[in-house]
Amino acid sequence: MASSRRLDRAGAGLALVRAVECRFPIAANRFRAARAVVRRTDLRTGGSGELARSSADGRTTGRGRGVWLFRHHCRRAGVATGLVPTVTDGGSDVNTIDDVPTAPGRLPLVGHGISVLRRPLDFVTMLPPYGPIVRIFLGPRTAYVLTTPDLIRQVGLGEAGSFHRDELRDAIKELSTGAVNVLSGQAHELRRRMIAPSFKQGRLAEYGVVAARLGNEWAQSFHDGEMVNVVESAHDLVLRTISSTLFTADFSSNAHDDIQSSIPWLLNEVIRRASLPPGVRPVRVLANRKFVKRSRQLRASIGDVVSEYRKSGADYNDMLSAFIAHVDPETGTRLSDNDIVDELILILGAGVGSEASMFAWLVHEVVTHPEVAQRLYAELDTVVPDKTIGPEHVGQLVYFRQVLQETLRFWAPWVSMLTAAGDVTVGGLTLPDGAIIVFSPYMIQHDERYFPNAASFDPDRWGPDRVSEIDKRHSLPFGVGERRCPGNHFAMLAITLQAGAFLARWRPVPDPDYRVKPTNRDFTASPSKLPVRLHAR
Ligand code: HEM
Repeated sequence: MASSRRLDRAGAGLALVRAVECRFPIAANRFRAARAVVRRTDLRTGGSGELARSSADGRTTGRGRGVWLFRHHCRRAGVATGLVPTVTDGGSDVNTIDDVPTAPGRLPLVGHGISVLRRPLDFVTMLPPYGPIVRIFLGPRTAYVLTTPDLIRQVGLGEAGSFHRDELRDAIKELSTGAVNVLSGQAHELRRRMIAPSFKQGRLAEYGVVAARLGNEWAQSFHDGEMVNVVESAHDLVLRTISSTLFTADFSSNAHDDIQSSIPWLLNEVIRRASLPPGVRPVRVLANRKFVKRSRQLRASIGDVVSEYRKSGADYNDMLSAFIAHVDPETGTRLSDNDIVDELILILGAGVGSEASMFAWLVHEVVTHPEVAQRLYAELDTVVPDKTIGPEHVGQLVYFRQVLQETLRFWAPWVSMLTAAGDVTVGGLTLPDGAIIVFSPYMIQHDERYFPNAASFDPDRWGPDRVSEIDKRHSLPFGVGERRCPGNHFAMLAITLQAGAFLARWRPVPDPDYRVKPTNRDFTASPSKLPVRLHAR
C-alpha cells in the first residue's frame, strides 16, 4: 500500500542527535549514518520532504529505505521517530544485475571482508535498507545478500534454481568426503532421506535420556561459589552429549577419546580453511599437514566403530545403529561405511558449535535479565523440585521454552552461503552460474518489519497470547527448506534438559569486570567467554 509521511526536519535535528550521542555513543554513529542516508535520498528526490514512499507496485523507493534505516537505528538507539517503514519483502526491486545496490564501506582489494570479519552482526543488520538483494565483495569475489524471508525461501525451497557447496566440500575433503551439507541436487535429497530416521521422535526419546543424565552429572559437578566459564564448559558438555548419542557400544571408547581430543581443533581449522580463498590454502603447509593427519586418525577410529557395529548386528539405540539399519524405500540404497563416517563427523561439526553457543547465550540472557531469571527459576522450582531433570519435565517447562525460542531468535546463525549451479532466478532477477548467494537468519530476526522491537530480548513474544503475531516464515534459526537443520528437535531438547539442570541448581552471577562479546568463529556467533560465579539455589 502506498503511503507517505512528512519529516519534521527540525524534530530530527541537532537536539535529538546530541541526546542520542550523550546516551548512546555507539548508536550515535549508526544514527549519523542513517541521517546521512536520509539526506542523500532527500537530495536525490529533490527534497520534497516526503520520507517513506512505496511505488504503486508495493516496492520501496530509495527514500523509503533511507527512512527505514533511520528508524531502525533510532530504535536501536532507543529514540522514537514515529515514522513507519514501508519496505516490502516481495520480489527484488531491480531488473538487471547491474541495478543491484552495493553495500557501503567497500575497500580496495578486501571489499567488505574486513567489516564481515570484524563486526558481522552489525554488518548484516545494516543491509536490508539498501534493498531486497544487496551486492557485497568478499575480497575479489562478488556475493549477493538476500535480505527478505521471501527471497530466502525461494532459494531454500529450490524455486530459484540449483545450488552447490563444492568449494566447502573441497576445503574439507580430507575430513569429510561428502556429507549431507555439501551434497547437492538428488544426492542431497537422497542423503537427507537416509539420515532422517536417526532424528525421528522414537530415537529422540533415547537421546533425551542420555542428555539428561550427562546434564545432571555436569550440573552436580560444580560447587558453591565456583567461577565457571559457561562457554567452555557447555562446549565440553555438548561435545560429550552429541558424541554419546552417535554411538554407545562399549567398544567405542577409543573413538570417543579421539573425538574429544581432535574435534575442537579440526572444527576451528575447517572454519579457517573454508574462509580462505582456494589459492591461499596450500600456503599453510604445517597446518595443512596437521589437518590431514588428524582427519585420517579420526576417520580411522570412527570407521573401526562402524565395522564393529556391522559385525555385531545389534541396535544400540543410537545414531550409528539408525544409519546402519536404514534402507531407502524408494531406491533400496544403504549408507556405506564411508558415508556413515562423513555423516557422524558432520553431526559433530554442525551440532556442537551451534548448540553450545545457543546454550551459553541462553544462560547469558537469563543472568542479564533479572525479571526473566526470576520467572524461570520459579518455573524450575515447581517443575523440578528435586533439581534432577528428566525428559518427562520438558513439556511442563513452558516459560523455559519461550526463553529458548527468544534466544534462538536473538542469536540465530548470522550467515549461510550457497553457490548457483547454473543460472538462478531470485525475486525475478537472474543471477549467473557461480553467483554466491548469502543470507542471514540473524539479519531477518533483527528486522523490525518481522520482529517489532527486535533489539529487545522479550521471551513473552512467544507466549500464548502473542505468538500468533509471529509469522512462522520469518523465524529461521534452523534455516529453511531443503537444507533445514535436521538436528533442530534434538538441539531444543538437549538445551532444555542441560541448561535446565544447570539453572535448577545454580544462580549464576556474571563477572562484572567482563564484557561478553559475540565472536564470528562459527556460523552461529558464540559469546567470547561467559565467566559466572555460581550460587546454590
Ligand atoms: C541450536 C542449535 C542449532 C542451530 C541454531 C542449527 C542451525 C542450523 C542451520 C541454520 C542449518 C542450515 C545451514 C545451511 O545450510 O546454511 C543447519 C544444518 C544442519 N544441522 Fe543444525 N543447528 C543446530 C544444532 C544441530 C544439531 C544438534 C545437529 C545434530 C545433532 C545438527 C545437524 C545439522 C546438519 C546435519 C545440518 C546439515 C543439513 C543439510 O545440509 O541438509 N544441527 N543447522
